[in-house]
Amino acid sequence: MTKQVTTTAVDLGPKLIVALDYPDANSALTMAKQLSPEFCRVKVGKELFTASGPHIVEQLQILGFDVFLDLKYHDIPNTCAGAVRAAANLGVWMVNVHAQGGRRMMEAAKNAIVSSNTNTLLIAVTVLTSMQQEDLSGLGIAINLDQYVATLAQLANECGLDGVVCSAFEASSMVNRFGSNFLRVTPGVRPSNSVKGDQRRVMTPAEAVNAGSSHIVVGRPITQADDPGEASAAVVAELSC
Ligand SMILES: O=C(O)c1cc(=O)[nH]c(=O)n1[C@@H]1O[C@H](COP(=O)(O)O)[C@@H](O)[C@H]1O
Repeated sequence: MTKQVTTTAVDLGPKLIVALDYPDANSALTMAKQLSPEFCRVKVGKELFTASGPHIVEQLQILGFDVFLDLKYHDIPNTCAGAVRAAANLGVWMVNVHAQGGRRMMEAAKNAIVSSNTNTLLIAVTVLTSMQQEDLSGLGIAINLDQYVATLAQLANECGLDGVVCSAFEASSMVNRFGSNFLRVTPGVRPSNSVKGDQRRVMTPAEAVNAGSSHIVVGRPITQADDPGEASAAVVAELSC
């Protein structure tokens, strides 16, 4: 299946996705209550989901949030499709798989979304933003990181996925190749005064959006701020400049 490149932009809603990386539901909900669904979405990842189970998704939805379920499925096609179907049945806004699971896995995941009759968006992680060229070399992957991201994104696009997770450094080439409706969800975003931590390919929120990100994922710079509400408002203000 080869997807058309589209250039007419649709309204993508709030661009900011706050990563709720917490060890329990109460901490995540306390944080979410300091945020506004009008200005951001929230992301439930492996730590929170493993600790709290699917109920946390429902609790965040009751607060009015669109939920990105970030479990980065990477398995044989049948298992991955079943997991994606279960995620879609939770009514999540977005779910992801690892593009490195390959064509048959992504096609099976896409078919699971289609047969679920939901609007859940399915995207594929290309190369983690915590990785750089030397990490690929350590895995025996000898090609240039940008090229590897492009190869994985091409595969995701051909399998009918709605977009990719990539770093903001690759976002503009995604728009050029696949059009603006193919989403570019970029973690590794750091306001200018915050620490990089384990991230490697980073940009500020404004730089990321100017570079072509459709959505940015921000976790610790907001969740570990003295005033998370203020920190998220500052990111949103930077995005609308
Ligand atoms: O799929 C993701 O969300 C993801 C992909 C990626 O390449 N890099 C990445 O950091 N993430 C997630 O984005 C969030 C970034 O959090 P902070 O580094 O605290 O801003 C974490 O929840 C990561 O799991």
